[in-house]
Amino acid sequence: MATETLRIATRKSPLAMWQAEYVKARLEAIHQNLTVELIPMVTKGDIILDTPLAKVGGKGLFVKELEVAILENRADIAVHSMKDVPVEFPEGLGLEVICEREDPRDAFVSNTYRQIEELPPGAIVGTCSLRRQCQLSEVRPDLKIMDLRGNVNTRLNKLDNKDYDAIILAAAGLKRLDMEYRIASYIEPEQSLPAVGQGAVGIECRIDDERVKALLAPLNHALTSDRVLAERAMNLALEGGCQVPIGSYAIIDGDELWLRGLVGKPDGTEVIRAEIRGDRNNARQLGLELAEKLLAQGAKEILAAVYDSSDA
Ligand SMILES: NCc1[nH]cc(CCC(=O)O)c1CC(=O)O
Repeated sequence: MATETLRIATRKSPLAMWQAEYVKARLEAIHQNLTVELIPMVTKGDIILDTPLAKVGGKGLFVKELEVAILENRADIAVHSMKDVPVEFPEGLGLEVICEREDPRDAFVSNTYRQIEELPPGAIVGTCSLRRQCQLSEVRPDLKIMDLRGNVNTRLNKLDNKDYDAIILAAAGLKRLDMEYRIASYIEPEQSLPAVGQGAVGIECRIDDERVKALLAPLNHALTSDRVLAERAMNLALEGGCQVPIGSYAIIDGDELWLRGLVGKPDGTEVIRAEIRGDRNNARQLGLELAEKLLAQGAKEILAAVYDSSDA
């Protein structure tokens, strides 16, 4: 039988390469005649490293080049951390598959302290996420939150150089890169509600590409898909397209989906929380309804203020 090929557009960061290799390995294991080729690319987000993300235009920066490659038929699919995928897609592209979720939690990483509670007053914590900053500052307004950019290794190097007392990273990224041992403690969702889609890998392709969609279909994980669908619907309704202090986290028990949402001021002085439970088959609807609850509590005003101050 003739061999078939499929091309993956990917960023070159170690985490992006891990994710692309993971999808390649799974596809090749399922489809005996398939050869998967990686096409590594540099995105704007990889180049602009010295400016806070919120100021350079947010997460879309990391995916645009990959999407253009698919649209121009230089690649068939792009593999993304769901956390970094904008809520809307360019015409002709869509998210076809979401793979099984890794650990969605944030992780506390430090060479000195075991957990947030141990940090001395005024300690310096590195994160570029307004969502992490908000939730950390809410309980520990004394902490000095400093911006921290770059890929996972760069961030760890900055910690090791003693630029920070601790940093917060996604547990999933550290686990994937075999650096779980760097995690001092896990931060439970009650303390740091994860970002939309955190820990899940998604696959984007041309929506009319039936050949590729059939190849990808076995990788879809229904539970993860419903969870992320609810989280993304909430985010979409809040127009949280860019780098924003929004958390959204769904879990499923039987047929019930439990979605928690959070919107807050980056400095933690005001944090709005809401939650909703319902049939997992209504995942999207639950997300939209939760957004309404948050908006009714003043989420719009908080988000508008964040966008204004970041000139986004
Ligand atoms: N913003 C970068 C990014 N995008 C996805 C992950 C981690 C892996 C994941 O959430 O799937 C990370 C690193 C981090 O936040 O520590």
